[in-house]
Amino acid sequence: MIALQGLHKSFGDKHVLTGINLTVAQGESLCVIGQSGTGKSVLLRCILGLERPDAGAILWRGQPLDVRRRAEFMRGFGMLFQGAALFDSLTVWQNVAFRLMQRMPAQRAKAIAIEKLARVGLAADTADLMPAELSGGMAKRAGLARAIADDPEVIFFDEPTTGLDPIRARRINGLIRDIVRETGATAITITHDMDSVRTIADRVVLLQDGQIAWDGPVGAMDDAPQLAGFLGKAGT
Ligand SMILES: Nc1ncnc2c1ncn2[C@@H]1O[C@H](COP(=O)(O)OP(=O)(O)OP(=O)(O)O)[C@@H](O)[C@H]1O
Repeated sequence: MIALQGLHKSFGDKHVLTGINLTVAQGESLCVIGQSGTGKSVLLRCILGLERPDAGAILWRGQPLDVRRRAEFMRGFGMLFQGAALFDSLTVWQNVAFRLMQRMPAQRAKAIAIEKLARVGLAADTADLMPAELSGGMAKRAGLARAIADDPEVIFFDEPTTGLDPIRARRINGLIRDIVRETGATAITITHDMDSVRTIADRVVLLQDGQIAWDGPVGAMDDAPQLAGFLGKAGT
């Protein structure tokens, strides 16, 4: 579904990505892990078209993701941002329905928003609140409802548990796992949180020194010597 071929990205003389080859299959849930500053966000930004790689190709459904196809790709993905990133001046339902309202009447978009809010455990009366009235956990759920509002075929999760206490983090991880499974969406998550990885991922990729240092099923993680240091450090 998405393939990265020989992706390179530098900033000045800082070589962040030095030849990333990665294929993500349809319906797969991939977590990208790595120490701080290893280029996880840069990788995500390259896929989203927010950063232009210096070399290499990004393929989507087997074809290069050029300018023309990117618009179609962008319509088909959802994203849960770090910190939820809701628009302060819009109500919760308007945030969730933001993209839907571009192609359907507001009443219909609101009905879908309320349905998605229910799916993430937020009651209908949350819909008319402003983001400032939500707790951190509720805002994250609203961000998740927005990510799934348009039934995306690919969902990106950027550090989905950042800022949440362990109990709320566990709930969000469970919710993400269930939603990804039931929708059959392809999921790409970047995270430091190994609980997220164990709950959400089918497959794990370790980014290190600009390259993929390990790539395997989540169940093989504990036996991978490449991950030993990382797991120990991340678990503290
Ligand atoms: N626009 C930019 N200009 C210059 N350097 C950048 C830019 N974006 C990222 N970098 C550098 O690229 C490296 C990788 O950054 P990135 O944000 O991808 O790391 P990360 O693995 O996501 O880290 P974290 O887990 O802390 O978010 C860092 O050294 C960062 O300073």
